[in-house]
Amino acid sequence: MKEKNPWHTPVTIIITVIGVIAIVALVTVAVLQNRPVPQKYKYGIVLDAGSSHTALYIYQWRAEKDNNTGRVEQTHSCKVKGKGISSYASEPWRAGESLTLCMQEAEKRVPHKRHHETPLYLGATAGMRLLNMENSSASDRVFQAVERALQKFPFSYQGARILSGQEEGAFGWVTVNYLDDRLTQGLETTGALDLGGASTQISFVSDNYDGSESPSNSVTFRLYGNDYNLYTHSFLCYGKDQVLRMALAQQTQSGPGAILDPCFHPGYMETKNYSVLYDSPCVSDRKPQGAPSIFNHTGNGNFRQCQEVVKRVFNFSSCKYSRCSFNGVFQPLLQGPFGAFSAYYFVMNFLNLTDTSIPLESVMEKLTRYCATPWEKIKLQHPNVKLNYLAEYCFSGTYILTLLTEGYNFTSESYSSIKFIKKINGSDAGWTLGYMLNLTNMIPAEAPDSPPLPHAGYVSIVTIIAFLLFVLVILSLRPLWPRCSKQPHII
Ligand SMILES: Nc1nc2c(ncn2[C@@H]2O[C@H](COP(=O)(O)OP(=O)(O)OP(=O)(O)O)[C@@H](O)[C@H]2O)c(=O)[nH]1
Ligand SMILES: [Ca+2]
Repeated sequence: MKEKNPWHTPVTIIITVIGVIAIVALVTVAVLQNRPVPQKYKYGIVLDAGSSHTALYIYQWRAEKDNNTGRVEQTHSCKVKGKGISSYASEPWRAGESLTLCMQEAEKRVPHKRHHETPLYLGATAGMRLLNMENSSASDRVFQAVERALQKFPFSYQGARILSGQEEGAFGWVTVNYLDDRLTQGLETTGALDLGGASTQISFVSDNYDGSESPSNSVTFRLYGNDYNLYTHSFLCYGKDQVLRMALAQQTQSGPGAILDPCFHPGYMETKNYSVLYDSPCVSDRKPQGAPSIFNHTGNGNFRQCQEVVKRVFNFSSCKYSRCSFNGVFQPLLQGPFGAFSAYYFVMNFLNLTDTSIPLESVMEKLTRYCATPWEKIKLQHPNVKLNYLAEYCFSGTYILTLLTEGYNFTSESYSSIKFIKKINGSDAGWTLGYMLNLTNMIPAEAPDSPPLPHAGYVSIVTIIAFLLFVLVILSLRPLWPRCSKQPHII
């Protein structure tokens, strides 16, 4: 009689089928659930409406990261043609219109499918702060025009507003330290120095400063599980364009009609308009009565004298705190490395002075020689540089060195801890990234839990478990296997 093959019993078949289905299901679910989504990005747009011009920045980050905690990077920037939005006070619609080209570019750069979910922010700084002080309804009209223009685009418009000086300083600091990856690691932070056209900011963490001496200069953050006590101050009117106005205004006091200016090259001569010079709340109170409408602005290129002129725009006479920078503003002891960006970089880069290992004395000697170079020679040496920028580098370089050493109290030694930077890891240094990270809650207060197992590791573990299960099923079926059909050899 033929022996019955137990392999074919219904119980065995059912066990085998269930085992195989379970293994296949386990592997499939594991692989599908934890699979990385194909490279999809989310986007955010920030418009930096500065006093001198507006710039648009597009940021992107991986969409699959939990709570948007993925690394954010700048993918594109667009410089708006023309001046800052505050200069359109008398024809506000042009402020809105000026943004169109950059916004159209953003429409092309951000994938169509993401347009509606892409937040769009506009932050205005010192130019609009000044306009708002001078004429708040004109500032409102500029914002209305800008808002109308931005709402025409398909992005998720989140509003336009003036940042406080404190926000501007603090978000610049966040950007620099985020891009340097200092926050997640809890490393020593970098201070931030931002020089704009109408204001300048200094922000740094100081260990012996708890914020109590001057609370308005204090910002506290909890980021990735670390607490930061930040000192920050924004000096309105101490951006380089407004300081130039203040320096000129001061020099006109000594006699209207002509200025012989040590901050401009020998041979430089321009006829300028008093009403343009005094058209700013930073200088309007100094306008001489009955002055002629124009003046001759002539250069004589002398760094030391220029430094004396620049020093006079600072007030060092009173300080009600334990220590001050200038104008009676509290400043704790400088601490740590610093990143200096925007006009600090434009100017020092042009002057070939970004290398801060060069002793400060040599930097000043170089600037002395540069300022003394005749204007005609400077123009020949830099035929492609815009003349209005070119004319001002001697003044701007002198202002930067004076602000750092006399204003903020950098010494020959601490000067070498400053790095003049434009970008960090591909993204521009400035307040915009920090602003967006804050508004989109992309920097958690607490450090994320230990990072989840990477996809490859997860798949490997599931595969090993599945394989072991499979072996177990096979082994459990072993007693039911058919006996070996081979008969023992009989010799
Ligand atoms: N040399 C040079 N100067 C520049 C350049 N771009 C801007 N500037 C000048 O540098 C100064 C600072 O520029 P920004 O940092 O853009 O200033 P802003 O943001 O408009 O001004 P705030 O509102 O005060 O921050 C202004 O005087 C600008 O005219 C550049 O590419 N080269
Ligand atoms: Ca700025």
